[in-house]
Amino acid sequence: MSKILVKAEQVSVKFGGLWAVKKVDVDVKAGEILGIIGPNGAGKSTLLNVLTGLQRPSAGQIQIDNGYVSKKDAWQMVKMGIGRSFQTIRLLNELTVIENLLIGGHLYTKRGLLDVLGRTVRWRKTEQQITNKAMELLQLLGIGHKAQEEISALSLEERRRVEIARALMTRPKVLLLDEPGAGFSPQESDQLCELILSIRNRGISVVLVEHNMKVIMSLADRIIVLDHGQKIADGTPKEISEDELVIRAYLGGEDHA
Ligand SMILES: Nc1ncnc2c1ncn2[C@@H]1O[C@H](COP(=O)(O)OP(=O)(O)OP(=O)(O)O)[C@@H](O)[C@H]1O
Repeated sequence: MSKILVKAEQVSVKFGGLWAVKKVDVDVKAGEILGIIGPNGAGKSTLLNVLTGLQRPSAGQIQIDNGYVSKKDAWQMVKMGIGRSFQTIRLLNELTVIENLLIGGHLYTKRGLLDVLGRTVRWRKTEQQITNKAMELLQLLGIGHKAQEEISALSLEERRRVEIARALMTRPKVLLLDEPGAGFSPQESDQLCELILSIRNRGISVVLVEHNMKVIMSLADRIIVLDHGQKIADGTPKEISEDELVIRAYLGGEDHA
């Protein structure tokens, strides 16, 4: 059986009188692509926020590699191997693509202030390694040729690729993607699927929130379904697509193509 990298137990988030997430259990296993689906407002982004330390749960526990982390901040979660992209792109528009990635990469350097101020040989070597890593990831994401362009000059699809590359700079074991294909054409969605598979093939688990059912159904090993903050189903894409409750709550009513 695959190792469980992230385990959320009975996690709840309450905003005022609203349970955005209510008593949800989630396991993320090594090497899997886990899909999270549900209607608008079902609690998907809030759950990702909890799993990445951006939102403290009102109740429940989260473990990473068997250690409890419910009170850790987002940057501590990044250091523990949890990376993410956002529904609303969060890049620095006035910086170049490579500069945006270098910011993520510096989280992993062990160089001290003296190294930075003195620009020591050790510092320069580290800088070179980070730059090489950034270029390798940009190539993987198919945007190596855009490295020196400002973010503001890129298309939506290219920006989303940069966001994923930046998340990969922190060397995550688990990468959480919040609607990475929003606004994509069918062709761009196909390319996104290939990209996510190539990330998983590098040994990184992927948690994917996505409304595009073609993307989710073709990629996910397992899917959990949220509705009104609660988990109403957890299974393979086939099981989910045949689940009466899921069809009623989500698949039956809207166009998710
Ligand atoms: N910071 C907040 N303060 C108050 N209410 C919030 C906050 N964030 C989210 N909510 C509410 O919590 C519920 C779940 O929101 P969330 O964004 O997690 O849903 P979602 O499934 O990601 O939706 P969508 O598919 O539209 O992105 C919604 O009713 C939302 O309005």
